[in-house]
Amino acid sequence: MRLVIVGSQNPAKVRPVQDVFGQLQPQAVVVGRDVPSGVPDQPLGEEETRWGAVNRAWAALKLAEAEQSADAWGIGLEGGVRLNADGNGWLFGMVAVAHSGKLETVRTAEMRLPPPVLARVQGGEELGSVMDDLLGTVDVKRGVGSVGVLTGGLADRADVWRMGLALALAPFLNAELYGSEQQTRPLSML
Ligand SMILES: O=P(O)(O)OP(=O)(O)OP(=O)(O)OC[C@H]1O[C@@H](n2cnc3c(O)ncnc32)[C@H](O)[C@@H]1O
Repeated sequence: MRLVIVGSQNPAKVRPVQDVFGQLQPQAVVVGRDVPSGVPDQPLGEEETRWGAVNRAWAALKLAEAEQSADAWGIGLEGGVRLNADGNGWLFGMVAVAHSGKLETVRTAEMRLPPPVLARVQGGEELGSVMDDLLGTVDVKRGVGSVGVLTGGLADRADVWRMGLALALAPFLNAELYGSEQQTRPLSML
């Protein structure tokens, strides 16, 4: 049995992973579990956000391997905000896939944040709370996300994760083509 553990219980993250792995293998079991991200609640910058995703993916893989080792996968999804040199702030995500001692990370598409939102995030607030406060939403980060609200529903947070995860899976789906180019890091390095 394929067991996929997502390092989060946020439905906006678990659902897209269920969609993608369900397409690959309808019998796959995909569940969310809380694991430490090892980074602040609101990661800033690409590296910090990547580490959050990687930490979550390895921790999730360990849980999956502990339950059954035949076909275990760990998925880490981490949302982050980064600043441009021109002062603009961008919302993006990092996807990490860990399987069989191998790791792949991919950065998702991104969206420019409204300046008043960015100012509050730079002041130390979490993006989700700022969005809820400004838009009158409730726990938007667990639903359509900022992406869903700010695009008027043209795309939502789950769409972005689905696409990022599909791209991160490419090396696992084409191991012969990627060969040793696939990112492989021993757990001890992380
Ligand atoms: O339960 P976990 O897995 O921690 O899910 P999360 O949504 O709280 O955590 P993330 O690591 O994905 O995102 C970090 C923060 O960025 C914010 N965030 C990211 N994407 C968002 C979105 O689309 N809408 C609202 N807030 C978002 C939110 O405040 C998060 O606490």
